[in-house]
Amino acid sequence: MTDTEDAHEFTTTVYYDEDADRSYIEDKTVAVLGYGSQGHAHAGNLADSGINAVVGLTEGSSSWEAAQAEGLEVATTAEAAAQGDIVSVLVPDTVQPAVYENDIEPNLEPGDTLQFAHGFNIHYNQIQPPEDVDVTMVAPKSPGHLVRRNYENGEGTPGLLAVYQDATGEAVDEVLAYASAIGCTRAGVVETTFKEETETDLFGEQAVLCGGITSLVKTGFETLVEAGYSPEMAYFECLNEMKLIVDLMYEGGLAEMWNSVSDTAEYGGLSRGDRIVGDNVREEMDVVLEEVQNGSFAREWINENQAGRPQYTQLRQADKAHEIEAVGDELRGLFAWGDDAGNESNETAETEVSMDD
Ligand SMILES: NC(=O)C1=CN([C@@H]2O[C@H](COP(=O)(O)OP(=O)(O)OC[C@H]3O[C@@H](n4cnc5c(N)ncnc54)[C@H](OP(=O)(O)O)[C@@H]3O)[C@@H](O)[C@H]2O)C=CC1
Ligand SMILES: CC[C@](O)(C(C)=O)C(=O)O
Ligand SMILES: [Mg+2]
Ligand SMILES: [Mg+2]
Repeated sequence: MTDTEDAHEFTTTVYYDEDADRSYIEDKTVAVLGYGSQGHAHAGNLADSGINAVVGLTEGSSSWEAAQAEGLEVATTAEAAAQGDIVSVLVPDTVQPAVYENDIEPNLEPGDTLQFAHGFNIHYNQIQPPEDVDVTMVAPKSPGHLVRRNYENGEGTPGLLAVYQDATGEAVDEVLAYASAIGCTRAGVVETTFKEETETDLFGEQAVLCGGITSLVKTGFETLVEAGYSPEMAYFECLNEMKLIVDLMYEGGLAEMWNSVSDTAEYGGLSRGDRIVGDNVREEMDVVLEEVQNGSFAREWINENQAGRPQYTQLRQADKAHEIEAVGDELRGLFAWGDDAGNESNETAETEVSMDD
């Protein structure tokens, strides 16, 4: 365990493999409810770590066979919850309250653990567990498919860890063992609270990671196309190269990216970036954060689901219909890039593909 300090004297606790004692969950059964992005990763990693895991799904679920094909035991959500000493709630946030009410709560026993990967339903009081169970969270800071891929490659995925309720006195040890079994302590797990994880995760995905970045990409693409440049050029410049730039930031922070691009790009970026993401964006970020903090985003999302997702459906359709998607589909089919984008395989494609309008 290390306490790291940054220049602002912020301290946080980071746990690694050596801090975790798997014996806290070795004799237990973990019910992994859901076999989607996080569910398949947690179930696969737990099983490969030698932990007894059972996947919980609805009868007739299309994922049932997929989980069995990975050698996993599968049961209905209620049966799995009944078997589980630890119930890992990895169905979508919007269905968790109903799954909790119908399938988990009737099968919870004193001393059991409710385990989450995101704090939404606990923090916004959509699930109110009894006092005699532990309530914990391991939130990988990554899409689930990378949690699985990293584990299989012998690598870890950084995550957050929190204890909301410690009825047994062993919640911290148990959640650390869980984090270790899914591979997160290989990379490092940061201690936090349900409130902090929920609010920062929602803000991050809305303002930067999912919302901010897609709007930036689309706006850049539209600006170039409306100015008469080819959509293919706009796609490469505003979307495809994004990955390569972000990879450099991921590896070595902003400095490594600035170091790798040309001086011309560095000067242009440093002198123009804050004009693009200026005061108006900062003000709107404050509003978005406030909506997360005061619960109005959560209320809106809950209402949206209760109403059958009308706005969500419309927003999804509009995004899918954006020109950048059609251009990207076509280009990704023509070019042979992959994880090693930028390698010599692109040179072959260049000779065969016309980039005309
Ligand atoms: N996506 C991610 O990478 C991340 C997610 N999280 C959190 O992890 C949790 C799970 O999210 P995510 O992995 O995206 O979820 P998914 O949307 O990928 O989950 C889908 C799975 O849930 C099952 N499911 C849906 N409804 C029900 C139901 N009523 N009863 C039983 N099973 C059901 C689906 O069944 P079927 O197979 O039959 O369709 C499917 O197996 C959330 O709390 C989320 O915030 C945290 C970090 C990152
Ligand atoms: C960034 C989106 C995320 O928060 C995640 C993969 O961490 C999610 O909710 O899927
Ligand atoms: Mg997240
Ligand atoms: Mg999230």
